[in-house]
Amino acid sequence: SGKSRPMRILQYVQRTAVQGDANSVISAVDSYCANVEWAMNVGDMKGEILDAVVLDVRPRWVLELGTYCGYSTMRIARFLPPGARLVTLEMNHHYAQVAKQILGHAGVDAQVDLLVGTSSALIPQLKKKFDLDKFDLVFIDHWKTSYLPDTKLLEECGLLASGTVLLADNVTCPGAPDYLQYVRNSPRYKSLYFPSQLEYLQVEDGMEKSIFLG
Ligand SMILES: O=C(CSCCNC(=O)c1cc(-c2ccc(F)cc2)cc(O)c1O)c1ccc(O)c(O)c1
Ligand SMILES: [Mg+2]
Repeated sequence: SGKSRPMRILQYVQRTAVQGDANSVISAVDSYCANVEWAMNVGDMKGEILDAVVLDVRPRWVLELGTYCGYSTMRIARFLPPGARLVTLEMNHHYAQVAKQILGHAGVDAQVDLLVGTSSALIPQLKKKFDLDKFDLVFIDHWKTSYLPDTKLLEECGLLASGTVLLADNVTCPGAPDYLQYVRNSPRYKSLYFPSQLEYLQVEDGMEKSIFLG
């Protein structure tokens, strides 16, 4: 049942996870996707790397590119101090609709602004829309071919400042070779690779953490 994979994930969450408990929603998504059907959530292994970066940065403003079902959105939001905000961009209306409901079930929706549209159209509007100077953390997990152009767009829009941390998923699988080459060779970034595995599979993947130097 459930017309789409995101819908089936949502139904499983609604039936098994504790309302208002983000950790139980995260566990429910992981057990469904590990045991029933694979889905492109960052997953628990890479999710622990994401958690560690969020706790280290203690960001006031977070941008996420690629919401999907809201799994990484929840992982980030559950660790944000009151007053901090997470802006997440999703181009697929159906994914966004499901994510909204999953975030609501987890009780983290108050700190999240979920915008539907393409990142290239939305990024230039963010400074004005949220009256913000810069993002403290950017989690990049959308179209792999958009990682590099959108990073350059963030630079051009003045949304990165010295110390801003970029964390990119899937730099090994499916891979983002042009993005990696850029952040590893540009004098404007200090970059570090965190080896891991593709969500729910014994396949190599990893995340790249890149600090913008200004
Ligand atoms: O999918 C999109 C683009 S956003 C999702 C990007 N994320 C990925 O593609 C992504 C992919 C994989 C992965 C996939 C197959 C493998 F064999 C191995 C790995 C893993 C990840 O962790 C990812 O994040 C989209 C589809 C329809 C629309 O209508 C729309 O609007 C958008
Ligand atoms: Mg991913």
